[in-house]
Amino acid sequence: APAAEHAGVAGPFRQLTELAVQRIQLGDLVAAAKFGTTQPIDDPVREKQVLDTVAAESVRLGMAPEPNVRFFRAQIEASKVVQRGLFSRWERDPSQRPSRRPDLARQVRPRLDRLTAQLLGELRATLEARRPGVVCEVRRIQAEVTAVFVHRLDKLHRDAVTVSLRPVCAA
Ligand SMILES: O=C(O)C(=O)C[C@]1(C(=O)O)C=C[C@@H](O)C=C1
Repeated sequence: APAAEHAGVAGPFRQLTELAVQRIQLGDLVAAAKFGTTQPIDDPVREKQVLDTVAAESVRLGMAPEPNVRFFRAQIEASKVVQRGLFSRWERDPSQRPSRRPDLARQVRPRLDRLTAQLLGELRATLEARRPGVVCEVRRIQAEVTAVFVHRLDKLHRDAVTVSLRPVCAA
């Protein structure tokens, strides 16, 4: 959508929102990796690892770590919304269960780690636009509505996007 970008129609949070949606969609793979195993949805050790990396990388990039850690807490919460929703969907309807179980550590978490780096870059690129205020909030909602439409997200994933974008205007 370079044309839309040039016209400024997509708004400043198009890429940030796109990455948040990609992270939410990886939640489907995380759920598929865990479903039917003893691996719980909540993994506090991994969460701490993710958030410690975010804090350290933020400092390295010259950004205040706290707002970025808060942003990633929301990304993690959004992933859990998806995982819990899919677990209950799959418990109710076995025909929807995933046919393959991806390897969490080898296949899924490395992709989450790449997204962490990309998201941090986008948080940095949007620092000015994310200054709290009504202008930011309107743009955030605009980006959310656009992403829901573009990706044809179902109710579960729409709810997750809402959770993930809540702390956008807090730079
Ligand atoms: O890596 C996992 O096990 C995930 O479920 C992903 C994730 C995350 O969003 O980073 C979400 C919930 C867990 O508590 C830990 C991390």
